[in-house]
Amino acid sequence: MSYKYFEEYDQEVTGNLKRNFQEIIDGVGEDPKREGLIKTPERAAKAMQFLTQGYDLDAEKILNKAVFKESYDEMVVVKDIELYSLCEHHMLPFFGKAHIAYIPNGKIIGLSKLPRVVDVFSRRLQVQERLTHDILECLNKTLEPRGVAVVIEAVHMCMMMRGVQKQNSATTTSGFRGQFKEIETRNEFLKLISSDLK
Ligand SMILES: Nc1nc2c(ncn2[C@@H]2O[C@H](COP(=O)(O)OP(=O)(O)OP(=O)(O)O)[C@@H](O)[C@H]2O)c(=O)[nH]1
Ligand SMILES: [Zn+2]
Repeated sequence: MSYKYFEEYDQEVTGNLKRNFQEIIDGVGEDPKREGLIKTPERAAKAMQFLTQGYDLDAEKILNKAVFKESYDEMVVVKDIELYSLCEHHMLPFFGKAHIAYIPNGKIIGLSKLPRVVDVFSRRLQVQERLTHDILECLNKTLEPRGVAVVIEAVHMCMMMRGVQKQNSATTTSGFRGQFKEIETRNEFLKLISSDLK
């Protein structure tokens, strides 16, 4: 994923967001002209573009750059991929880990592309269920594997800082395609992601 740098921000989008953040600062009763807040609308405008940059990225294109023909047909697991997203209901962060596995069917993928796909879909306004589904379907379509599995464990700031204010609840979502529908294969994956091996 090409991470956004200062000069890459679209000026028009930055300008629009900046005006809106000025209003938010005003709306919460603060003084947008206070020294510490003068540059805040612009910083927040850029931060928001960074956090939603997934809209500008094409996951299939990223994956297709590193698909290799290979006869390996055992399970490949990449676990503990950290993710940061924004819930679409409150635009507050939810974050945690994704675990991905697939069983190749003549094609393998460059390992780094799995975390990149997680970023493409998490850097948007999301719900955890759709994020899980987006990653699963994208890998299924691009790799045409014998099976693919995605598990996401995350905590939601909208349930911690506000609302029900529950600090210790985590949400797990999962999706399975192909051979991972079989209980034995699924259990092997779940066992591998729960091991402490780093
Ligand atoms: N299923 C799902 N729900 C989410 C996710 N992120 C946030 N939510 C929920 O979205 C719901 C929005 O409910 P509303 O009743 O419209 O909003 P609210 O009044 O702010 O709700 P509370 O959070 O209960 O105070 C809440 O239950 C949130 O916990 C997510 O990724 N998946
Ligand atoms: Zn929320």
